[in-house]
Amino acid sequence: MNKAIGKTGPVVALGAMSGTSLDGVDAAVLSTDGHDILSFGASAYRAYTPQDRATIAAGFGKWSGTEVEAAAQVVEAAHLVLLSGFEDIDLVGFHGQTLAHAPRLQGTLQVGNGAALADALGVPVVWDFRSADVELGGEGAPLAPFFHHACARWAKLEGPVAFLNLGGVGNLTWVDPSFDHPQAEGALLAFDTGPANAPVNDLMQSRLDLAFDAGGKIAAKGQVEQGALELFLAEPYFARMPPKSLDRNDFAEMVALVNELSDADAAATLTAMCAAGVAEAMQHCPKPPTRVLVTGGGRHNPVLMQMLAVSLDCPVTPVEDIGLDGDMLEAQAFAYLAVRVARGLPTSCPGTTGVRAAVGGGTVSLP
Ligand SMILES: Nc1ncnc2c1ncn2[C@@H]1O[C@H](COP(=O)(O)OP(=O)(O)OP(=O)(O)O)[C@@H](O)[C@H]1O
Ligand SMILES: CC(=O)N[C@H]1[C@@H]2OC[C@@H](O2)[C@@H](O)[C@@H]1O[C@H](C)C(=O)O
Repeated sequence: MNKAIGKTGPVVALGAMSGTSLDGVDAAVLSTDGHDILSFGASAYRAYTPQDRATIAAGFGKWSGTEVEAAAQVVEAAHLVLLSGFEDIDLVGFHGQTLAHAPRLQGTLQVGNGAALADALGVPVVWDFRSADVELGGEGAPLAPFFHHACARWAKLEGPVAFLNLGGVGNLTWVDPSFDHPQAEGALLAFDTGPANAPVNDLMQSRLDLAFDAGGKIAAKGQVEQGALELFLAEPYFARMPPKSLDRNDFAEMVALVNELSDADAAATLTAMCAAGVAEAMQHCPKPPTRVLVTGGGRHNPVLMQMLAVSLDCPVTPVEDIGLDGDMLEAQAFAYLAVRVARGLPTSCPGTTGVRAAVGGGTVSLP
């Protein structure tokens, strides 16, 4: 039997994440016993080609059919190439690509077949992390919070802190690291803050044929259109009590508010919407966090980071400040969560997804 499954002691796990911003696949190794992070290992990235991106994007918002199958094939092929490059791995955590997410209606769909990946790699693969949580009444997202709790303890942080992931969608985890276990009541509160980079990426793609606003250079030249920002903030999502989660394109109508603006003003306004969603999120934290640690691609955007610094009441810094790698944190999260699933430990709880009781999501496929 594989040493990761149902046992104790350290395991070397490889996690892979392909996020909503559609830039590519991240993969990263860590060693954990399912509770503590023991060490971080190698990581790698494989960008999607423009053709890959178009094929996956055609599947967004769909639950079945040829577009979904085509997207799944692209996702599987990209993962196989990337993950084959790693050696001496005990277990793989494979998130897959979210195409659609409506937890109270149809459910949540991450494509890519983990069982086929296990056969191809010759290593057990944990996948379909979100369905069990949704079936038990949870949002199925975000799932990184249990890992954020482990990170806060690994970095020996004191006092409540918040991790803010700025990918395609934004998500915030409020953590009290004084609790030994993430599922303890009061240890975690997590939810999606609103759209993050996805609207700016879509704007750049449709108007300028660019994948994203590198360095926030286009937004930096624009003015924020306050009327659009106010309409955005009037959306009921922001006042709703967490836990709560979003699909990538849930705010599409709001994003259309910038259609008439110049490229620079539209980029500035969409960037401001991301920061404003985060500022709104602060009202839901049980206590103000002592600091906000930013992970995900948005931390590379100085315009966005400056907007956050101005609108939040505590220091806002990239996770690199505490020794973490903000480009790989989500891939590492799914390595960590895979070990927890293989060991029968929970991966979400009422504070992180609104699930009725702590639950370990995920299917384990042996090769
Ligand atoms: N240098 C940069 N300047 C501005 N924006 C950047 C830069 N680098 C990355 N980004 C933004 O970050 C995005 C990638 O972020 P990330 O990899 O965290 O997203 P993801 O993992 O796909 O999404 P999610 O967390 O929603 O699943 C890019 O698409 C881009 O919008
Ligand atoms: C359904 C889904 O894939 N949600 C993603 C998405 O991207 C960011 C945000 O929305 C978050 O809720 C989640 O990803 C991170 C990795 C999570 O589960 O923690």
